[in-house]
Amino acid sequence: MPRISPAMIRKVASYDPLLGLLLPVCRTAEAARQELHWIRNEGASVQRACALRARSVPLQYVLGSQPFGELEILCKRNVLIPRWETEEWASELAARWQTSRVTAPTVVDLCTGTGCVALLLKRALPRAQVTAIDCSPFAIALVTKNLHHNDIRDVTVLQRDILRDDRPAIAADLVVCNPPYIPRDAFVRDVTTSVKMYEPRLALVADKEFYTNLCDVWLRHTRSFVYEIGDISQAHFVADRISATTWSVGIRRDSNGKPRVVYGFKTDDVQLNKLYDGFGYLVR
Ligand SMILES: C[S@@+](CC[C@H](N)C(=O)[O-])C[C@H]1O[C@@H](n2cnc3c(N)ncnc32)[C@H](O)[C@@H]1O
Repeated sequence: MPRISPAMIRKVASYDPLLGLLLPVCRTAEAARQELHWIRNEGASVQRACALRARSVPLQYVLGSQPFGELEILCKRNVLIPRWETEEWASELAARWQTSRVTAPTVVDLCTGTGCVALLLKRALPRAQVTAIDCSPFAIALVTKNLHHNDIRDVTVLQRDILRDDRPAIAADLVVCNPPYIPRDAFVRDVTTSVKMYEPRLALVADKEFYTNLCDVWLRHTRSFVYEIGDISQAHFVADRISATTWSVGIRRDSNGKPRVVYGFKTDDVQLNKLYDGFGYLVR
């Protein structure tokens, strides 16, 4: 990452002082110009927005939203901002279920956060019965706002700690989850200051407990699952832990070539074999 000199800041600030504020956080003049353009387009208080950005507050918290597929997802502090990697697999998954014969699947979105994945699936599959679950009261409040904001109805929203809740799991055709998955040491070492300062640690840091919970709890109640991962070892952990005779397990990479999802379906289910064909590559 090139260092930003005071001379460079003075140079861009001579075109527009707000660019000088944005440059250190955006890192390049081009990115600073792009952000200033977005901030002006949103009609926000431009001075205030640029001052917040200069303090590394994420743009989505400053502007209050983030596009996710065709949805506009409201974003607030204490709830994780949806990422493009999640949007990518969720959109592909929605398109596959749309063309499948299962027109009204039961879907459970664990660790729903803003509700972005649950809402995207509900928009694509209006007859689906969708349940969105999170333990954070901030997330639960925001999912409800996002449902109204996107004019989507009939999504059940539940506040539950899925690692501790001993009520029966919900039977589903599909369980999706983007769990916290950054190990503590990697969080300290690799995560950007902006994320550390402003996004909730509850949404980010965990070891393998959510993948264990998938194998030990949710697998007994679903025909298929799609879980985001941050590392290929998490996919192998799941593949090694579940029955090779009952389940087919695959890994999907994102557009940057990084392993991004571990997914699985009942091997003897003809419909699901077709639905997940080519979603990723099977490892078992
Ligand atoms: C990585 S975020 C994912 C948010 C959203 N699904 C997305 O893709 O943007 C993980 C979410 O898991 C929630 N969470 C953490 N621990 C949980 C638990 N034990 N039970 C339920 N939800 C939990 C956090 O509150 C956070 O909203």
